[in-house]
Amino acid sequence: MSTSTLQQKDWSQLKRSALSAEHVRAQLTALEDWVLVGSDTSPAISKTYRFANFYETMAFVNALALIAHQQDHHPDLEVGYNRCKVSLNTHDVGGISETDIDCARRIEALLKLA
Ligand SMILES: C[C@H](O)[C@H](O)[C@H]1CNC2=NC(N)=NC(=O)C2=N1
Repeated sequence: MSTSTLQQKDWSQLKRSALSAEHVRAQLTALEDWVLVGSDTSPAISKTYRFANFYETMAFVNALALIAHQQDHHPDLEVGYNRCKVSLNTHDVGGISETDIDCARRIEALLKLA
């Protein structure tokens, strides 16, 4: 697959590696309320964002969709009326990679622009 104006990354041909839990925790200290969840064999990083209402929640989900497409990295989302739980991991490495940390940073930056 080739990249486009909107898609800036393509992981299909690139090799990534899993980060240690220790490394992930160190990175998360700079990412407010992001936590390491799951098990050793199926970890993820996760944060629950809270909003005033459904419209704001969906605006966040739509903005996040652009990051996911640009970065070719797609979080699992649990969406409610005024909340969205975002979880990230990297399937090819069976764990957390730099891509997950990078996407978490981009999601945080998105809200700081407002
Ligand atoms: C090749 C393809 O783009 C990859 O499988 C991407 C797609 N989106 C993805 N999203 C997430 N969250 N993890 C991945 O490992 C992943 N891989």
